Amino acid sequence: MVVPERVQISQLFSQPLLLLFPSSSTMPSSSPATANAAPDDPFEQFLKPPPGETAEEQEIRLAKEQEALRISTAIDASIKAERQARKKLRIVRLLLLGQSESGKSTTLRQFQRLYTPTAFREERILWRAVIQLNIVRSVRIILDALNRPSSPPLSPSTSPKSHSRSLPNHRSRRRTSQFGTSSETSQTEEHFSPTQSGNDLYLSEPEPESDSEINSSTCLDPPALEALKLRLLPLRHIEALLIAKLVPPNEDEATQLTGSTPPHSNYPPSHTSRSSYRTQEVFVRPGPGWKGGLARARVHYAGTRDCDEITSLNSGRPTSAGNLGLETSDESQEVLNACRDDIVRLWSDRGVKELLHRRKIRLEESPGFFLNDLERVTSLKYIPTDDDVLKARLKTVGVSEYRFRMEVSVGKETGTLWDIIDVGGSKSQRRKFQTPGKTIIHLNYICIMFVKKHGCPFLTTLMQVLAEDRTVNRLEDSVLLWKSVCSNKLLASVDLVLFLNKCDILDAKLKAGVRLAKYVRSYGDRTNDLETTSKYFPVDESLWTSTLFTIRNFSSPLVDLRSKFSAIHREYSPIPRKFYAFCTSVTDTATTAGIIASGTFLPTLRQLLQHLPARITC
Ligand SMILES: Nc1nc2c(ncn2[C@@H]2O[C@H](COP(=O)(O)OP(=O)(O)OP(=O)(O)O)[C@@H](O)[C@H]2O)c(=O)[nH]1
Ligand SMILES: [Mg+2]
Repeated sequence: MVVPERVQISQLFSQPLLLLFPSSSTMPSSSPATANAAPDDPFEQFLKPPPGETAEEQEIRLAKEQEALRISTAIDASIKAERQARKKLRIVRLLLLGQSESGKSTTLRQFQRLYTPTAFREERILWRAVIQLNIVRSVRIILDALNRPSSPPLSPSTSPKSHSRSLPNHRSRRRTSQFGTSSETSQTEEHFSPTQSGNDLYLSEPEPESDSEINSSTCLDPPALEALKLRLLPLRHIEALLIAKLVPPNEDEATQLTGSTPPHSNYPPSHTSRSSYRTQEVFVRPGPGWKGGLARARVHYAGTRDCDEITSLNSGRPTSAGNLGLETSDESQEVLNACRDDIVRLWSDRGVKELLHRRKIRLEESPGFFLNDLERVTSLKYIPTDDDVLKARLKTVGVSEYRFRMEVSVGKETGTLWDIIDVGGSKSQRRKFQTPGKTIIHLNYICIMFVKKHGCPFLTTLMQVLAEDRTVNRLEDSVLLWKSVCSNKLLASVDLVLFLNKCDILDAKLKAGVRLAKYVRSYGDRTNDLETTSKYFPVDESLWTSTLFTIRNFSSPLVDLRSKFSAIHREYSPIPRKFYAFCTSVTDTATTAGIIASGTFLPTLRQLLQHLPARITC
């Protein structure tokens, strides 16, 4: 172990003799130091042999003194070794900034998976509750869509049969709230908008290609659907239970919905308005509150920068934490397991799929989507896989600081201490980070900036607005954030790494046959693959200044997005510094690990790691 265990040192100090000989320069009474001491020196008086000491007592005393000296010398050597180890210790500091849902926390989890695999494995079970909540939320979104009092007119392609079947309540003013409880509403017809909540629903321009996804043969008639909704009622209880489990008792903010929910309500209200529907994401503060004691052993929050904590990061970890929860009964898992067939029936129902499609709800592309894995994730013995943990959605609130030391198995960077700050990406959260006095910017941090590049479908991301401020376009918001990071004087000496994340979503779209040229006329007959489209990201200059823009903008000349960000970086950086940009898909464990192995993933960080000067931080 590079750094000596603190606990051992404190044990040594607890030896009473150490009080007599606190350092190697303090010699026993017979030493020259004490011999030269003034006669009234209290220390000298203290060290004097007791009057009338027998030869046997003297022998014991001298033996004790020798032992104390030995311990003292060992402590000195240990402290020296610790100092040297600290000097050799490489610390990589990252600050993760970017929009909400851009993948910052997922990247953090990837770092943990790759660099501290044992700890990551041990914590997987703790993510089960988050995944359960993600599932419940997906079901709730479907039910809310079904329960909307009215719906847009059906497309001609939709059969009359499916119309009458899939919209059992929609002509009535009576609505059924989430998980099936009925209530009156006077709500008028509303069309869904591009973003629905803290989690986007990835709504889109209608895509004919999506019709192929509606291939279910099952068809629930209205009474069957109503009965099914009733059977799903226990999920309501489970949602409340999960929130109670994940959120610390004194945590108001965590359950507070930006809609009309009272702070202490553990369950969101019925979605009777567009705004409440839009803001229904329940979020919890990642950390001890939900990870409990296990996380407390290694998760460190802003403000807790004690060296002792750093050195004890990997100590005291339960050895079988990965099995935690399996021995105890898990009510949520049991309920989900019991509801599994009904959820599958609901999700695979043709009428439901048509309704979601008409309402442009792309649930399967929204974060924390597990409805296609129900058989596995609702089984009673389910333990989340690495991929599941990366896919799970847990919104970050506030500023969290994570420190972990690379495990031996990782390779040559073993022992490197990672210090990663993850900042909640919604605008309100970012403000906290920027508030004077609360700012936590440590020089030499590498700053990673994310842009949710290609949400789904491709063009809609450009047209997406922020959930919290619908006048702000997502890409434009990213640009503004990028400008503020580049021009930040405190970060002037920090190299910037830009991740254009979620490229896999665009890739999947292209592979599924979505032709970019259909949306971007100027794309012409260029190759319809990820590489080519990534280079030709359609951005009109007006995008950088306007708040809202329309599809017309996309027919303008194509601009390489990376070049644009690079240009901003050059223009706004107070002093010249390095800039790196990568297209990433941080949820992809296989390719990410492969890329790391090949040295192309985060080459900047690896380089920096190799050339990082020795540094003592505390
Ligand atoms: N398909 C795909 N999904 C991703 C990728 N990166 C992240 N996600 C998913 O996107 C969702 C949001 O990711 P987070 O890491 O929670 O986003 P964040 O930036 O931390 O968001 P805030 O905490 O709100 O600031 C999660 O469900 C992830 O699994 C990616 O590269 N591809
Ligand atoms: Mg986050």
